[in-house]
Amino acid sequence: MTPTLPPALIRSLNGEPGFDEARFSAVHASGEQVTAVRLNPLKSAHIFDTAAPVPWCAWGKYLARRPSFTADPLFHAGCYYVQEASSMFLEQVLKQAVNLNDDLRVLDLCAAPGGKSTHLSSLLSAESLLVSNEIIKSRVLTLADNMSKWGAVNTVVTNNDPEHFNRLGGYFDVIVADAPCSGSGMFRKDPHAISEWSEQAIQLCSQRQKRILADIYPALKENGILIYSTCSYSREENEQIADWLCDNFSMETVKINVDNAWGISETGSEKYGCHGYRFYPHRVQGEGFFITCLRKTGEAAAVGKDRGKQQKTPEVPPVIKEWLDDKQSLGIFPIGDEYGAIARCHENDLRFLQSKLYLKKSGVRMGKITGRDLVPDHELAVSLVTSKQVNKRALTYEQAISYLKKADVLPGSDSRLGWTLMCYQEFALGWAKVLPNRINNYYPKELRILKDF
Ligand SMILES: C[S@@+](CC[C@H](N)C(=O)[O-])C[C@H]1O[C@@H](n2cnc3c(N)ncnc32)[C@H](O)[C@@H]1O
Repeated sequence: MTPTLPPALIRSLNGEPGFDEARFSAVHASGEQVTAVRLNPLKSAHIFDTAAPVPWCAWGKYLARRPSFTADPLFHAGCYYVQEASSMFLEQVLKQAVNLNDDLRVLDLCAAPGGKSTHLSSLLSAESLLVSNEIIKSRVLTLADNMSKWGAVNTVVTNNDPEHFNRLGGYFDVIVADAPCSGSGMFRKDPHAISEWSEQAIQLCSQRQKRILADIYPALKENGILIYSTCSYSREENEQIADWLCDNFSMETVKINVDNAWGISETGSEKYGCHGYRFYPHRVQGEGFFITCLRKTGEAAAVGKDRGKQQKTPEVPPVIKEWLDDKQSLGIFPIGDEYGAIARCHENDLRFLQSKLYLKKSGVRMGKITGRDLVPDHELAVSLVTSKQVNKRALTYEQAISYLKKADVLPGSDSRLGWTLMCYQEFALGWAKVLPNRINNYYPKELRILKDF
């Protein structure tokens, strides 16, 4: 059945630059679905080579049809992320608003499940630090898993309310706030969302967006960049939020250059002329999306006092270092009775963040010492810091799926004993322990494939 779009939404959009009621309605009625993925440059698998590129994203690809991602071991290895294409425009904003060669402190405030965070991770330098935050506890686990799979070591995942970040002072060079919204941009993908939409919901979302932004403003440095986005078409959640920011804080708009061929509609906010970028599904190959970029012109509070405080380096069992590829630039730190690794250049930041926030994941969790050995964590398997000396076993497609279902994997004649990375096309899926007559599968139970294909 053709979904009926809310007449109040259509009325509010008539006259907006780029909006065309007939084409907008037709694209929703068509039932057409756009599938896009973003490749992981840290794990460059030869996949989707012939797929059409997403024009505004170096790693974005449109797939002609939606495959079963669950049935693809490379998806589980973190070789790509399935992401709505319009959202990938974040890349253009970041590339134009900041110097990505600088060492940046970046916060992705509303980060789960991790679309923008995995993308930011691919764009930032190794010396930059990404803090991916999600307020909802049940969603932070998925975010942490997705960030682990992506493989970068320079990431911290937090589970905090936006107001907690004002404890840091003006710490961040960039804050991305992909705010919760009324979701009209997702009507084509999820027609059920239409029944949840109302003008009252827009008002509530707008109030919540203002609260979130007011809470996070102190954590931005002077001259820092705020990137605000929603998947809503409503001015109250988009351009009017930009005006509200300029009214209440010291902020100015940042213009982003856009190729006319991309079909993106540029808008201006009523009061301050803030530049906004709208994505309509009848003009772009993607869903509804809005993004704007502002610079903080006002002074920021000093960064909190604990920053950089040197503490006694904890004693680390020497066996741990044998598991790491880069012994020089990685520091090892305790996490309860386990150990983690993070770049040495981020050790002070980690201590600082630990003293202010609830950290769900920091760098790469390496595992736990039992007896004289390390029981390696799954995060270490899918990271890129594991020593090249670690045993590896190449799995066939059937073996890989069996491993990912946490079923038995049969020992091969070539198997060396001990902890082994189970790999598919060179990409690690997780750990197994090879014993003389069997292999113990250590793939995390909560991640295992439950589906039969
Ligand atoms: C649009 S989604 C984020 C999607 C994510 N950025 C991505 O690209 O995968 C908005 C997120 O904001 C979170 N959220 C909800 N209420 C919030 C609040 N009051 N403060 C901060 N985040 C909130 C939601 O749990 C949700 O994960």
